[in-house]
Amino acid sequence: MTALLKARGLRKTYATRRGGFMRAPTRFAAVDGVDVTLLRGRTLGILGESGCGKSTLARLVLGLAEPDAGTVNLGGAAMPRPDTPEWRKLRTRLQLVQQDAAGALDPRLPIRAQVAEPLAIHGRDQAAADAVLSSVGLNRAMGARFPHELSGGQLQRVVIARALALDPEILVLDEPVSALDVSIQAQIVNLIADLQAARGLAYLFVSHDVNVVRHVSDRIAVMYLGRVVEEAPAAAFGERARHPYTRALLSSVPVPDPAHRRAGVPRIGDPPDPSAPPGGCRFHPRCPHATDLCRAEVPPLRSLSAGHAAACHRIEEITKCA
Ligand SMILES: Nc1ncnc2c1ncn2[C@@H]1O[C@H](COP(=O)(O)OP(=O)(O)OP(=O)(O)O)[C@@H](O)[C@H]1O
Repeated sequence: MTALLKARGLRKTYATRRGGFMRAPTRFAAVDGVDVTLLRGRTLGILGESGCGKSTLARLVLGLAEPDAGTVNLGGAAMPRPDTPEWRKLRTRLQLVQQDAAGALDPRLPIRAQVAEPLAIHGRDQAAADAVLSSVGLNRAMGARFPHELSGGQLQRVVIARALALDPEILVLDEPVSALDVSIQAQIVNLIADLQAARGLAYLFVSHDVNVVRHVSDRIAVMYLGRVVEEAPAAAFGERARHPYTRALLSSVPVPDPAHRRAGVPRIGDPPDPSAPPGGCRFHPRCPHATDLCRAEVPPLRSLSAGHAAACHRIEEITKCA
């Protein structure tokens, strides 16, 4: 199957906020050498804790941020620089759905007008707004309402409708259900799946929530401090996950305390500071299997079996073969 989007070796650095007066600013890599391949009708899930670089990766894939290194290729064309006419044209094929639906909408405009806006900007028939609103389960009467008259789930439907208005090929969904009540999350996740099936969309689905990512994804890449530590078919997650970090994430899922589960934080060691990643394997300070080699050398992401890769020096010793 040919890829709709291929990103290779993406790297993005930021200045640390801890520089302080008279100190030379230092930089850290929020995303450090990440590849992304998106296929028509398929979902790549990006899973990881807060601060691991998921949103930065999403912005790089959308061309909203310029990488320090690496390339994004969309249907054979290189991603143009942000805010150029070429970029705006290409961006119609690639849309973002964010977590903060209320913040993404204009409180002063009825929702139909907001869904019609991208159509107007690109000189397309604004009548398409009604059809796209209907495809996310919102009728004409709903289209006349203002954002403050809608529930959180309805607002997220509007944001999805607006992202779909220009009939894109790819949606980047950044924590699209994290702000919603659990009961509403399932409805929106199902809607997202139905829209993919109906339109053949490719999804990059970013979330800290293991259950949600496993439910929606065909493949899952687990990120830790800017790097992918494991990538595998979603079906291989669970028993067949190999990396100690993935296993820790999975073991943190069914816990009695829902606040803990929500945060998606594995119960191993302290969460790291993304702006000061440790040397060697970045996971080594929290890893029960770490050795001197792990402290000294970065483990490459290497293939373990067909479609399954992980970055761990000791993976063969510490896990059974998948
Ligand atoms: N524009 C920026 N300038 C400086 N640092 C940034 C910027 N954007 C993100 N960062 C830092 O980069 C790191 C990765 O952030 P990012 O938002 O990509 O992670 P994330 O996994 O999406 O986390 P979250 O779920 O909390 O948003 C964090 O330490 C964050 O503070």
